[in-house]
Amino acid sequence: MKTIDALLAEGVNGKRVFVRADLNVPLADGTITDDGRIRAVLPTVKALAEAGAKVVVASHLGRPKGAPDPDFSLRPAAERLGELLGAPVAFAEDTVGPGAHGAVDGLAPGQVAVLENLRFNAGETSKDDAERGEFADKLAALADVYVGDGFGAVHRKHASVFDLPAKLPHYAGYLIATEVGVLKKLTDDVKRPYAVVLGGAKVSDKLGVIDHLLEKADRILIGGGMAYTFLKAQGHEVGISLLQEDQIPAVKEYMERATEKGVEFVLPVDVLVSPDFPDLKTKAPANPTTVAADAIPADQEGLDIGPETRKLYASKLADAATIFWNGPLGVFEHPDYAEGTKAVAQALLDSPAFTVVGGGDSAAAVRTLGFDENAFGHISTGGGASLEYLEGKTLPGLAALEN
Ligand SMILES: Nc1ncnc2c1ncn2[C@@H]1O[C@H](COP(=O)(O)OP(=O)(O)OP(=O)(O)O)[C@@H](O)[C@H]1O
Ligand SMILES: O=C(O)[C@H](O)COP(=O)(O)O
Repeated sequence: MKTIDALLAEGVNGKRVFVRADLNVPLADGTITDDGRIRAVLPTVKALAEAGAKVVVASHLGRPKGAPDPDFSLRPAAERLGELLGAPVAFAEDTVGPGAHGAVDGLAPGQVAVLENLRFNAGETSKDDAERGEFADKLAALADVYVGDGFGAVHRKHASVFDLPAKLPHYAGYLIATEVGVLKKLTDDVKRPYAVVLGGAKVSDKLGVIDHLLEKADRILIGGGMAYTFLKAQGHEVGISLLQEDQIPAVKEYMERATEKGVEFVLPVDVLVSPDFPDLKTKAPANPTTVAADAIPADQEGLDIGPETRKLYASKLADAATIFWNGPLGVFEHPDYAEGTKAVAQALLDSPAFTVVGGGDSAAAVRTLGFDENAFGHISTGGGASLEYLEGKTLPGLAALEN
């Protein structure tokens, strides 16, 4: 994989450099609640701008349905990028149309433009190679060189991640190079005991990784929305909690295999429940009830791990030598459901282990809950991406940079 240092050595003055970033930041009412993913791409954008490139930054945000949707505009991210760079950033109202061409044509060497959300175009995420290729051609018309630096999206076979680099000279940015360097340590030479904590809401994306973790990890702790599919597989009622019904047979098989292999599976023993999902805008008190994990009422939803589980998980992490944590343990955005995530973050800090936190929301949780991000071994900007990397899968966005 050629890195941006090679590109800088070749010279970029006056060249249009397309930077595929992951600016998929959490937003509340149009305001960015955690700008970690924007700060993560700054070294690449700054280095290119300082070397006189015309920097064209592109990203997805959320999951719009292939057409413009103002709720998913990248404008707030572009504004924040400008603040962090301390220089104005042009914002294109579209991704490949006249707005984009106008913004890019107007760049002087050293200036930066951000394109509107890539996913406002059906071609970006299309499963059809030709449709994706057509969209990638339109993106290629905006640049001379490609720099891949959106680590959080490298597991997606999308036009800007996979097809575009094949059409332009391509390089890996600083973020991707750093992420791959650290995650490699967890695949090559992991110090044991190796504990993995899995939570979050993208349950279907993440369950598959357990298959692989059963070959690698010594302990797997399950929390967040993931936990309820496991509890259901054990025969417990989970009420209206997040559930991936079709994965129950797979989950049963994982638990059996864990017993055979001596991998310890740790599930919540108690959870916080409520009949209502909390109001994340007003943060009005949610008044949850603590119940045993095998006694979730039929009309209630599990929204965080309970106090006994917090203690149990801290004890299971205390003597680990390596810890990988992906996915909040509860709906941490609401203070009544943040304690589980806080307890796990604290347990990582208290343990002598090499600690890696992976995931946009997990990283945001660590920061918004007041932890010092520098106290962790590594905070990865990729959730699904870091898990798939650890699975040993070929990630489209990395393969494209290697070719
Ligand atoms: N019990 C639960 N029920 C519903 N949602 C939950 C639960 N526990 C956690 N969550 C939600 O999970 C979300 C984060 O999940 P996600 O899988 O996206 O995490 P991530 O891997 O850190 O991020 P990403 O994959 O986007 O990089 C949070 O918004 C949180 O509110
Ligand atoms: O948040 C993420 O994990 C990345 O930005 C990828 O987003 P996606 O899961 O919507 O593809």
